[in-house]
Amino acid sequence: MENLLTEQINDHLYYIGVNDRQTELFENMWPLPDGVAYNSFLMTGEKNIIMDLVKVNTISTYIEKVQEILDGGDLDYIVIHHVEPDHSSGIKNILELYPNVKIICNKKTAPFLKNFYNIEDNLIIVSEGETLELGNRKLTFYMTPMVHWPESMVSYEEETKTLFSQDIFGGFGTLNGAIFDDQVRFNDNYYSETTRYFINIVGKYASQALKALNKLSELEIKTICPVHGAIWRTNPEKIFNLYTDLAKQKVKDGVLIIYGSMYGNTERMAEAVARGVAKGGITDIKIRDVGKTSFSYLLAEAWETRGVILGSCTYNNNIFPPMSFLMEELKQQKMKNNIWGIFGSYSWSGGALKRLRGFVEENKCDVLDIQPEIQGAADEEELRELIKLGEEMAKAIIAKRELE
Ligand SMILES: Cc1cc2nc3c(=O)[nH]c(=O)nc-3n(C[C@H](O)[C@H](O)[C@H](O)COP(=O)(O)O)c2cc1C
Repeated sequence: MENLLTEQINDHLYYIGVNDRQTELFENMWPLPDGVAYNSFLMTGEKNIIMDLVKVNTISTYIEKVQEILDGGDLDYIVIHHVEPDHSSGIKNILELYPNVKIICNKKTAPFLKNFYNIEDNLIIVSEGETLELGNRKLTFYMTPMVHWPESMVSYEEETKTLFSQDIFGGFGTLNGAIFDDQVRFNDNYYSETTRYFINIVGKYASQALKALNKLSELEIKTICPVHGAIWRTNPEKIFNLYTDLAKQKVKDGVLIIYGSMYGNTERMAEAVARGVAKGGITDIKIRDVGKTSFSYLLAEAWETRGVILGSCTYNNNIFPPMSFLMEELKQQKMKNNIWGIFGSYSWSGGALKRLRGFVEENKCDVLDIQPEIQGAADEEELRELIKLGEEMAKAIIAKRELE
């Protein structure tokens, strides 16, 4: 058989994943400038086994790939490592073609299959550490709860030391012809889309992710097959270490200033703060407009940057609405390694700084004492205060670096 649509991974494993370049927002929220791949794998032998499916919008492309490998044969098993619809919503179409297929999942998955797809028959329930013999292939299952759904699990094939890791080790970005880590320029083309994927999708569950990574570190892994992003057959340690650093929220010594401004006064304040940061000796400084930059990128940058300064104008006795939304999302991230700064602007009653103070207090943030609140356009004295905020941030970052 010639693989025209699919890719061979080893003598009994095939890549049958698909690219999605049409969906603009992952989970209808997170931008996909480079699209996304829904990876799926077909293991052949005495039994034919599929590892995870794809989103229903790509199902016709997917079925062609399944049929290329099965070549008229039957499908015996589908492993559902995680029910999120980007890996399962094509299941009805597959069951129509292969009605006798058995579905391997865990006990938390079963009610989800019933809820989403009214599927309750032909299930094989596996539990932590269990090994299933599927014809001449063997798979062992490990639970990875809340990375990032409650029923998430992975499976491991001892014979080839292959880990089917579901969303763990995944990233945004389609696979453009090349699917393996040694065929792509990961650092140039996938690194930032992988970190953004982790931070946006898995970051909220970083402590559970660390537990899962600790568990998986006990396995000897030669190949990692995640459900998004490249297949790691040459340097699986690279993605393992990257995910571990991300789960620990390793930060770099820079400052991210995010401002909310309608008519430019608060933006001018952000510029003054940045000048203070630069004067204080920090070279990595970014200024972002909360109204223009997707929160997806802002969360990713905040996760990786030691100093985060939020500044906002007041809007209808409250904070500028895009900043309010960002604060809600930042709260979910439960970030522990940042130093925070805040400043606010207003014209009559105020409100923005009060909300920012509420945010840093509620989230027990390590926040700088200097918190300027400025009416209208900043005058000279107020500009000095803003520069001082930047300088204090730089000082705090340098002090932290010296402690570590
Ligand atoms: C639609 C709108 C609503 C506002 N609501 C308030 C408010 O409730 N309380 C207040 O003190 N200032 C309010 N302001 C004033 C702004 O917060 C203030 O002018 C601030 O300096 C604007 O900063 P900017 O130039 O960065 O947009 C409002 C301004 C606009 C345009």
